[in-house]
Amino acid sequence: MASRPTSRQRKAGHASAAAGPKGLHHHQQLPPQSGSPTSTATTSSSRLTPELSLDGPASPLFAGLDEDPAPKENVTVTVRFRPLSPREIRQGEEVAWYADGDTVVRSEQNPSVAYAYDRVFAPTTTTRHVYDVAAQHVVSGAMEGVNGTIFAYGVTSSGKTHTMHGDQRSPGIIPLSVKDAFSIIQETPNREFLLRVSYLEIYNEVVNDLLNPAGQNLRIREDPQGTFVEGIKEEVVLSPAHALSLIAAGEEHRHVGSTNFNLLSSRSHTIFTLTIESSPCGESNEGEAVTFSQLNLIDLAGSESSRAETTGVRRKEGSYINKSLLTLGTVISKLTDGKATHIPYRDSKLTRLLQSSLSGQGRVSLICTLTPASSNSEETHNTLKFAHRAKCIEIQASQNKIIDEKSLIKKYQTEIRRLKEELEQLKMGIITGTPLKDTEEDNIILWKQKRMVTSSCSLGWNKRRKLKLLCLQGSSV
Ligand SMILES: Nc1ncnc2c1ncn2[C@@H]1O[C@H](COP(=O)(O)OP(=O)(O)OP(=O)(O)O)[C@@H](O)[C@H]1O
Repeated sequence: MASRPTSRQRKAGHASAAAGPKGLHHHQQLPPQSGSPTSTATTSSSRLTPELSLDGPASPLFAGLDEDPAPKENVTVTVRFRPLSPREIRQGEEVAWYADGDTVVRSEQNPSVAYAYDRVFAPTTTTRHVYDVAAQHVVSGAMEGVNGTIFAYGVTSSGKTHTMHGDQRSPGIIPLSVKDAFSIIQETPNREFLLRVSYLEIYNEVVNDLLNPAGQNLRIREDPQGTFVEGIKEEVVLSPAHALSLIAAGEEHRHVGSTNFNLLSSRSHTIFTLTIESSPCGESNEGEAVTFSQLNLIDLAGSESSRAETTGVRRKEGSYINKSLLTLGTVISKLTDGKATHIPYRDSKLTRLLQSSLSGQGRVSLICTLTPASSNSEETHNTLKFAHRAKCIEIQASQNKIIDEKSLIKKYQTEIRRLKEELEQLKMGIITGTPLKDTEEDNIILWKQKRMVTSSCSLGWNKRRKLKLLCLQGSSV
């Protein structure tokens, strides 16, 4: 989704060698496989026609941190097989597609049909390993001010929710990203961070706020910085546990239902957004721009074949899901064919919200989940072709900076400074009687910050104590 600085804003084969994330070079050409579709893989330009491109001049609000534009990269595309399920094994299903080494997926029936990706994860691969290869670089980039989007795509019951959310035993990309973000904060003593989250679902083409049950049917709006969801609730998060509890609460509101293929099938697309602001520590850096970025973690509903459901609510849901995924496929095709004059972002809520990411703003990692089962062979082939096209999208991983005073972290820093001065005056008995200033929209958040500051002062902490530490320790203050 679009970057913006203000408050607008679920649910094991082959062995894989373990090369770390450094093994990925986003700009590298994939090794072609002779006689296979990979031999036709070229990195065609996804640059839009000038009038459609969002790569125009930086908005007044943002400016690239680097003097030189960031080099072009490609979307990181990985593919993850799940094992055949007990049901598939009982039904005598065979393996139709398999991981041929670390980067190639090959058809069992026709070995000359093969596709190459940045990485192929065999059914025994852990989600932690998937995270290290496919997500960690996006999360660390986001902590440095580069927008990031990670999404799981695949047919129903292929393992998207298992990959993005996971469970207690095997946490998914979302909880791993949240934990990593806070670890990065702790390892970056020279910067102050402010993190906030929002969580939405797109159900039957309606946008609902998962953090606020009253926030139903929200509108998608546009401004010069891109698209945004009007009135969505954002919560400042103080610890990994705090963020994870919000996700768990949001999951309670997500539309999930039982289908022929999955007892707990996601009936909506969800987007969990972590908004990150940071600035250098120290009073001498007060005039410096704040680094601002958004990390979107997306669990798509799965495409469904007509045999999935035949009646009622599930069929209606399935048709909305398929339509929006079809639009996503069309948008990606048009972005990569190099000749399109119109990209139909507006044809679905999903593509509208992903417009900034898909049109090249920030890092994107696509994790395609696959079942090896022969009964799904055709759908799996479609997923492989989709992933192959997505690889050709070019992106530019440049840093965002907020160059005005709209930054929330700046607001808090100013407020903290003012409150500390006021406290000093109180201590000295020379209080002037200036009333505390509250802005209506940020009342509660500011109250939290004030409470933290007041507590920190009463504990005798140093002036200009790091906001980061306040945030990390806030829940226990
Ligand atoms: N890599 C994996 N290892 C082991 N089990 C897996 C794996 N991926 C998925 N599963 C299991 O397969 C089943 C379906 O997975 P999941 O619900 O994640 O699919 P999905 O793609 O999100 O489906 P839908 O689109 O219907 O929501 C679950 O029981 C899940 O635990």
